[in-house]
Amino acid sequence: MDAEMDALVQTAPVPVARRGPLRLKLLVLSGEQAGHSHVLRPGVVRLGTSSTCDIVLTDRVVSRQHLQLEVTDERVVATDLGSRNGTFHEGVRFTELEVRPGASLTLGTVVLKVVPEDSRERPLPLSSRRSFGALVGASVRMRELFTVLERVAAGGGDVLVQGETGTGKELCAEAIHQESARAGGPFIIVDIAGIPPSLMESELFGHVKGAFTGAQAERAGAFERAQGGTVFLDEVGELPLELQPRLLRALERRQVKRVGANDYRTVDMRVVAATHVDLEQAVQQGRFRKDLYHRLAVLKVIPPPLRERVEDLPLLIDAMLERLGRPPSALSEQTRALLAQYPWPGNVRELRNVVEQAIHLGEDTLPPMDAPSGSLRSPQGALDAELPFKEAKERLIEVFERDYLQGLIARCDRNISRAAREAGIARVYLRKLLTKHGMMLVDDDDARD
Ligand SMILES: Nc1ncnc2c1ncn2[C@@H]1O[C@H](COP(=O)(O)OP(=O)(O)OP(=O)(O)O)[C@@H](O)[C@H]1O
Repeated sequence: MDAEMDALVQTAPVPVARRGPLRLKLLVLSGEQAGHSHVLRPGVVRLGTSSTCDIVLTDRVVSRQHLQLEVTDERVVATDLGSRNGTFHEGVRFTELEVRPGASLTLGTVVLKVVPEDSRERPLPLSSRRSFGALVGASVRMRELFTVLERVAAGGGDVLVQGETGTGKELCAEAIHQESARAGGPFIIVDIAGIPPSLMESELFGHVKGAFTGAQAERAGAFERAQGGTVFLDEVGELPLELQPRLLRALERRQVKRVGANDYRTVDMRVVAATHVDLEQAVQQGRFRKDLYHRLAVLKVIPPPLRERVEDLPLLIDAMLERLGRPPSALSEQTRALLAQYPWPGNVRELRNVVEQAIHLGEDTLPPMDAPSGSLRSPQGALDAELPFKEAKERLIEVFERDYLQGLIARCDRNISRAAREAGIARVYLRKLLTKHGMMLVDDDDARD
């Protein structure tokens, strides 16, 4: 894989866990300095348009002294220096925040990403789109995805889309097809998990008349039917081991043989495969061929889970309402606030179901979503038994704090005094916790207390 494509596949979040001194760098993803990167040395690093800053950003929306990063071996703390347009993390304006590897910070319209210094990730310019095909999103994670999709679609190679259920893998595949030179050709969907094993080979490769009982006529398989277009292999991890060499041959030589036939036929098609399981793990467990995995994973696209881009919720909800022929006001602010704190294990599909239920049956039919539910982002989910005890404990507490605070501030209508009373903690301690998690909204307490 060349360096360009190597950079393309690095869209997964960087794990929080770390050992040894923290060494990070800052990638500039948008704005006039897009493409630059800066290593963060221990000490104080100032960012702004002033020439006295350590990192000078020339965009008009950035203040002269905009943001300060306090870098130590253990952590990086970002402090907004009273900038005019503010600094944001995951769509929330903050004054002070501990910055984790993988985090994106937005200064006005400039997006910066913090990654480990040894990361091979290079600044990937952010797409300016707010949608790609039927995919909707304006978060940094989605704009990164759109950049990858734009390049991948134009490139013409086979693609692996790997992501959790409901994150839009099929929409990615469709968009890749629609934005490619093959858009005029067919888009053939094969749901591998839904085909009985006995019919799988014929479904993919076709059969000749009389090849098996019931094969009354000759039939072209999915690869042949996709001639000039794209085949979408959904849940490719479910492909039986004995058929995997045949898929590999189709990918490598563009040749398929119908069941019962003697000769191979050459096909002109592109394959986009999707999986919600970790195929690398399937390889280790002997359920998926290593050579096939490597062939498929040359170009990998990773749609992010919804919980990592909650700032897209309003946009997604409005797009869903529009499709239902309803205005944005069809869903109350109160319900929107509740939806914003839910971690969405079923991702956008689950969101769509909830929005449809609210519209068709009424918002009062929605299940309670205000408590940090054990099934959603459970402590077990945050538990990494391979971490040192102290780090594992800290991580668990962080997840709990974040979930608890999200529920609390929504329940108390963002009124800090009320929230402190309900939680039974001092206002000043609550403020500190909110700041730590980047939830402090500027002036929200004084205006409402
Ligand atoms: N970014 C998005 N913008 C708008 N709608 C989306 C987005 N992502 C997913 N959806 C919607 O969510 C639903 C599920 O999408 P899709 O079938 O593409 O997900 P998937 O990852 O292929 O799911 P699965 O793994 O279950 O097959 C669809 O209704 C789709 O329209």
